Amino acid sequence: MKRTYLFIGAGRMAAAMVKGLKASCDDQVTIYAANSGNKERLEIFCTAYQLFPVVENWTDYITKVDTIVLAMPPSQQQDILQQLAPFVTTQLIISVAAGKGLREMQKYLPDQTAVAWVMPNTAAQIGQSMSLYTTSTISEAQKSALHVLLESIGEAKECSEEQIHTLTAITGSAPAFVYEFAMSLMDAAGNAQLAEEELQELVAQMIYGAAMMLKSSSSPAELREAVTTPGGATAAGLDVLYAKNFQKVIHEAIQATSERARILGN
Ligand SMILES: NC(=O)C1=CN([C@@H]2O[C@H](COP(=O)(O)OP(=O)(O)OC[C@H]3O[C@@H](n4cnc5c(N)ncnc54)[C@H](O)[C@@H]3O)[C@@H](O)[C@H]2O)C=CC1
Ligand SMILES: O=C(O)[C@@H]1CCC=N1
Repeated sequence: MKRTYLFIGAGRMAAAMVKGLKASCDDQVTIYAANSGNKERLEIFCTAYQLFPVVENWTDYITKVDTIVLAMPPSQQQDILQQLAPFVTTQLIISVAAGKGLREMQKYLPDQTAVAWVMPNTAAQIGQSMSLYTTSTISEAQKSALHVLLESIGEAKECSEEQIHTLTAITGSAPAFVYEFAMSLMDAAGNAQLAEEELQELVAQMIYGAAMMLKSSSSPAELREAVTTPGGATAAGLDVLYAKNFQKVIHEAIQATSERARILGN
């Protein structure tokens, strides 16, 4: 079935989603894109993915599409929704903005507007996002459009709005913590006399292998125990993490992330 999209915001998340859609069903999608305030960015984006740029009056395109994806900063969403509201009829409005749940969207849209809130992560760029989503009452055709988008960027789990607020830090932001961890490991391996790229490859494969093990049925505690030979090397390293209260540091980082995400939503 042919689908038409209007993306508002042509940044990193929009690029990841467009790439996924194009890769999974290029001949079945028509995509318009608007990125007010940064025409150069819009041009690069539309050229890269062969989209139709909307340089002026993006509201003229609302009735030409069946799905609208809001992929601009959360701070811009209220203004965009207020501009959208007078023209919305049967379109599905999807937002990926951190902190901006369904209720926040519905405040500015006509009653019964079909809305979805999706929290992807940057692995969407390679079809490996862990996305969370929730919707208002939407039609079967709209569900199908949403799932085409979600599946084109990775795995997806339906959650309540409240769960997405809580989990934004875990699935949306924590990839940054993993990259920070990778940087720390690469930095700590400074004496190994390997080129930066070789080190990165080695660390990436280690994280990939660990993630694949974690995706199997074993619990993280079991997997950790399997690495930790009694009285061996790993135990010495874990002891340092425990002494420095690694879990507490991660909890605090997640809490700070969650609090900021909620503020973005207000
Ligand atoms: N980067 C990430 O890991 C994730 C981001 N998100 C959400 O995705 C959204 C976009 O984030 P990114 O792509 O990372 O940011 P970005 O900065 O790469 O892209 C935002 C784009 O929106 C454009 N823009 C700004 N104001 C606009 C307006 N009024 N109308 C139209 N376009 C406008 C900017 O020019 C820019 O191209 C945010 O709401 C963020 O909360 C959600 C999950 C993960
Ligand atoms: O940093 C942010 O606000 C967004 C939300 C999740 C990942 N990036």
